[in-house]
Amino acid sequence: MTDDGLKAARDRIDRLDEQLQALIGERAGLAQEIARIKADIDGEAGDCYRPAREAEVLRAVAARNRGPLSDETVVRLMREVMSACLALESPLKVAYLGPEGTYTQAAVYKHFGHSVTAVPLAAIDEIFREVEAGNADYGVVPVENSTEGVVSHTLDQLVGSRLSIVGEVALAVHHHLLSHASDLSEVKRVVSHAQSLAQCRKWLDAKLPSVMREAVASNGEAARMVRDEPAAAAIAGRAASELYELPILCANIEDEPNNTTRFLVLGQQSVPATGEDMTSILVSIHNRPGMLHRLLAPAADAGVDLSRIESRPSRRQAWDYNFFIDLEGHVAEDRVRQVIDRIEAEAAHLKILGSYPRAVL
Ligand SMILES: O=C(O)C(=O)C[C@]1(C(=O)O)C=C[C@@H](O)C=C1
Repeated sequence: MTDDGLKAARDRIDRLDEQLQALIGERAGLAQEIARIKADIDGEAGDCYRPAREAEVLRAVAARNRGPLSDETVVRLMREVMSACLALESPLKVAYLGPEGTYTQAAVYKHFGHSVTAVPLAAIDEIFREVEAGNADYGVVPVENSTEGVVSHTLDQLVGSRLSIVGEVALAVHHHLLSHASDLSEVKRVVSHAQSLAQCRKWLDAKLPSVMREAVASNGEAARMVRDEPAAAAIAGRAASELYELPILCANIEDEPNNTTRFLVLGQQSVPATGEDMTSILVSIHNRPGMLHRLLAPAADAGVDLSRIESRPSRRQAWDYNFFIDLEGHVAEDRVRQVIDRIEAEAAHLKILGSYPRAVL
């Protein structure tokens, strides 16, 4: 291309940037106006963050996309614009399972954008407590991994909590081996969270068969531990590599390339229907013959999809179980409400944990 061609293309980019900037500014002004309207309607107690509206905006962005940027990319950019607009309305504090550099932190930013204050906490129950106490506006906790199954601490905390699930985040998880070692042969110890070690078991067996594996509280913690120890390596994500300035010695070492972790967003509000929602309920039953069938039949009869059912011992009595059930749809929809009413009639106890928009990309 000639110099003239390059200059002409850059001139056009400059003009577009000007327009984009003006439009983003105008959009931010409208968000401020919305904040004033919300304050008039709801008073001080009003919640500026609207998960249903955000999901609708982002789904529309993906549906409109004609490339060349991917749907993920345009959604990410728009999420950041909305995040900045929301921060003008009311800055959010989001508690998550830390330390910094964990996948849960990545889930916070994927869901809320980077204009929130993300607060790392050491344990899942602390996140529930901080949000319940109003010290954080929302909490983000892992709930299940596509290769390793559920995060039982999160399910157990949901039993006694008065928080609602207001959203979900699905994150493709890529594990990297982070270390200052210049070669795999120098690595004498691998540190990570037990789940991440398990998710890379085959790779570790093949490449580092006789190297000691040590499970610690989180991937971020593992990265922090090994940053001054060249003979050690951590398994963690890109965020931890950047945060602790640890080079990626081997990338994408997970055994299952479609490894995804699902996170829940916890809050105090109830979220209106968007047309693509999920409802999570907790059901306890007395273990009688045919009970599980009676519990599931209402959903099958009504054609409501059950996307997940997970059982946990209730800890009230031996062989008494809590079931965590995810139904497609929103509790405001008649067909979902009717299924829940029928399940409730069979159950010893039923609690609606939340109806919330399905994760957007
Ligand atoms: O529509 C609203 O309620 C807004 O506050 C605007 C906006 C946005 O930027 O689009 C910002 C924050 C909300 O969480 C949802 C959407």
